[in-house]
Amino acid sequence: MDDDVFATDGDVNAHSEVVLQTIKMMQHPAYENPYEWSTDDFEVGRALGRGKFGRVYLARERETGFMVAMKVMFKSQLTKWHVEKQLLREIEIQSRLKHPHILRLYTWFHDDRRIYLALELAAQGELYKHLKAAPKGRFDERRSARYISQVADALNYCHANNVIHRDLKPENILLTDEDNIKLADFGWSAHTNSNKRKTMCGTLDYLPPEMVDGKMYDDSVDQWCLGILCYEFLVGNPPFESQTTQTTYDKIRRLDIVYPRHMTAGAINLISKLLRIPSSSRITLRDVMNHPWVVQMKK
Ligand SMILES: Nc1ncnc2c1ncn2[C@@H]1O[C@H](COP(=O)(O)OP(=O)(O)OP(=O)(O)O)[C@@H](O)[C@H]1O
Repeated sequence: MDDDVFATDGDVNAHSEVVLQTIKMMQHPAYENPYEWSTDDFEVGRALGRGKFGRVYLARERETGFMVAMKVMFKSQLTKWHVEKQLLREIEIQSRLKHPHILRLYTWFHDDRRIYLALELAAQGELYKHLKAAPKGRFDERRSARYISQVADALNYCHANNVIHRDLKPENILLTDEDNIKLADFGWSAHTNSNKRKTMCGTLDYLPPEMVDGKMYDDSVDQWCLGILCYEFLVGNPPFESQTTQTTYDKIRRLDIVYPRHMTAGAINLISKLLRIPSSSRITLRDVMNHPWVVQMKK
């Protein structure tokens, strides 16, 4: 007898819940129709966290019971810090990116004083917190490779849609209850268009050499950051971290990197193929997903 034909009770329950949820969602007036969302549509619960410009709350859509993370920002704060345009760009970019490893922005609305973003829920929060809490402050190879593969997949999708993330780091990655990655924070991301860009942004430890030197750069900056991320997962801190900005910059330019003894040849091989100068010699995101170390670790 084929076991797969007979689902367990748990499977049946889970399946009927999904069906019910889908029916509820299809019956919602917003389904495939223009709809003016407002705070009245949501029941707001506990705070999930606090950002630079506001707070994030657990929220439940009243009609369907669908859970979201509601990010609430004060317009006065956004104006004070001159980030209105940056936020609008973030909204525009994040609402059109639809990928299993990119945090969805379902909808947004505003009232006199606030802007509300209804975001996909990633209940385990920032990956950074999990990295710090892991034994020795680092992830094992299996976990690292799985996350790196998911981030590479998300970035590959971004690049195919002419978006560079530019600010990859464990603080900008969220985790779901199923232990899956959701790439978030598109505040610094940019449309690639045809021109290479020259804006300096991102976190110091993750800055690619071409950005340190204020040179033109392209979407391969994200591959560099993926290399730094992989190192940080496996070691617990980024490779060029130093006491002063100048020392960090010098180390980045010289590719002055130390691989601790516990690292395996496969991991070092992948990282060294991502942390390359010139940027055109960096391994592609597809090749990251197919890299022997990643494939072997995911088995
Ligand atoms: N979609 C989400 N699901 C679950 N928790 C979230 C979600 N988004 C944010 N959080 C939690 O709320 C905290 C604040 O998020 P927020 O994006 O506002 O902060 P931030 O990283 O400082 O971003 P920004 O730089 O845009 O202010 C996060 O650290 C995280 O713990």
